[in-house]
Amino acid sequence: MLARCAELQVDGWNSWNALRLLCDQNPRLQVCLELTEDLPETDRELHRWLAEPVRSVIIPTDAFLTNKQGFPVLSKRHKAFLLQLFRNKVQVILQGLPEGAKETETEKYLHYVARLFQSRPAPTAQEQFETPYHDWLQAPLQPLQDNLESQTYETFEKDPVKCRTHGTRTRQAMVVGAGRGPLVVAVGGAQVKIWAVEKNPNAVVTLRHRCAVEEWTNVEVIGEDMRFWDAPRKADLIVSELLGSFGDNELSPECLDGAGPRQGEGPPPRTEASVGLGVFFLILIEPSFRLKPGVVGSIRSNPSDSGAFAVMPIGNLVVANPKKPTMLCGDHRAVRFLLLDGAGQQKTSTGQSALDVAQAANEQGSHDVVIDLLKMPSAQRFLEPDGACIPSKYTSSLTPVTTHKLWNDVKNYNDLAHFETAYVVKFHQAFYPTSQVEKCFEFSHPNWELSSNDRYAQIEFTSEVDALVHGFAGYFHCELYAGLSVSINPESYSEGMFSWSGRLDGPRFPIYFPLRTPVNLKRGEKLTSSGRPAW
Ligand SMILES: C[S@@+](CC[C@H](N)C(=O)[O-])C[C@H]1O[C@@H](n2cnc3c(N)ncnc32)[C@H](O)[C@@H]1O
Repeated sequence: MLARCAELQVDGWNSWNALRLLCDQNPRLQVCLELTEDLPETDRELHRWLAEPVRSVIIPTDAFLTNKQGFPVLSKRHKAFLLQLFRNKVQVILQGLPEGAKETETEKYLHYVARLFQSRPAPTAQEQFETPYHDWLQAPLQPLQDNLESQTYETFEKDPVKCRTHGTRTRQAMVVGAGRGPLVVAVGGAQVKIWAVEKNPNAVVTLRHRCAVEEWTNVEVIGEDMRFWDAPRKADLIVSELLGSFGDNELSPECLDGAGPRQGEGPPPRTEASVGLGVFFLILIEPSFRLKPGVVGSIRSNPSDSGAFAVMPIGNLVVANPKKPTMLCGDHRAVRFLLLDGAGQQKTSTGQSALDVAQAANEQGSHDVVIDLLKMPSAQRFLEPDGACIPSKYTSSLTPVTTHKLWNDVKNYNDLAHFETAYVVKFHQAFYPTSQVEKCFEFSHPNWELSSNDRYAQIEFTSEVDALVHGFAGYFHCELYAGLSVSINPESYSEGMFSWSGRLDGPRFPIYFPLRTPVNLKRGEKLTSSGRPAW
């Protein structure tokens, strides 16, 4: 479609928008934009085009000015806009010649555009790193459920901001989710006893190796799940890096304080657990539930839930979604699976999924499994009453976003599940119809009162321009300690921090919550988002 950027101004964009909606937002529809003499009044209106699939831009020669030397040049605003369009790889088409000009004069215009293109600064290291991720949907990491790969840790360790040392007066510190050790190094100081707690066996090998090679005499590596490890003494400090792009979407706060939602809070549970409640509850599996080598236990899909969840009937207990034990219903926050040998002695324990334990059981030829329900497993149990946590507080925030490409990528999956998923994304061809970036959920540590981690936020945004909203961009701002913070919130962004993502093999980018049906907003219209953390 040929759209005129200026003359038709708002109408130009509205015509394009109407057409694309008529065509069901078909991704094959693209724009050829004419850059006319008068550009839209506000930058927001102008920049709206940067999120559109503009394939080429026509520049009529009469959009040029003439400089003192008599050469054609573009106005500052035209130039800046064209430079931004270059980032989206547009093709430039020069149109017409001023009256009476010779054909050879075309060269001057061409040279100007070519010089402008070449004048773009070389990409910084951060830009080079980020380019492959532009407008690409990535599933957030699940570092509790999955064991991260070495390459993932490597990217993570490149982050120059995250790994700065923060001085606190500490004698004993726990680095929980230590990975391959960058935060262990940051806590440093031979006078501090450090427990590096990590549940990924591969990362534990690296930690042990570093301990030996780098002579970390004050560090003890603990290859356990932080929620269940019984520390010999309490720590003065708990240091962790468990945040996702939207703050609480990975391991924090639940692994740190264990205070999930109270009963009755949060979305209705999908499957009810009918077991009695207890602080520490052991149930022996029915003899019929015996794991056979080569068979993944008795875990099966729940037909009522399109196979996305699994149920494991054990006595009168139903574990909803064994892949994510924290989703246990009732007051139980987690489940630990213990494998027993023939004599009934514990062989292996894992805080991981029932699926993992079934596989481990098969590998080890174990037979019986004990389900161990813990009410409030957390790292915080072993923090001194006057101890501190780094980070101490984090806040997520939201803003509406126009992102034609990403929305179409989600739509291409052709199912509802992908519209109900959040993605880690380096937004590139995106537009923000409002300057509002509003706070959403906030969590603080330590959480001694175990105040519920359920949250509900209803946020109102006012569009500053006509726009089509394809979802929300989400960020986090995190207070580490004593006024130091790290942030991917555009309002408080930490310069140089480029490895914050749900996936550690990508930069630490914002999160994208797609809307199933994009919302067409007029300038001044309000859009309300409401929601709560998923458990
Ligand atoms: C986001 S990574 C951070 C790694 C490391 N601190 C760094 O900065 O590179 C989180 C780490 O926590 C570990 N982890 C996740 N859940 C855990 C748990 N329940 N107990 C111990 N470690 C856990 C993961 O295996 C992963 O290494």
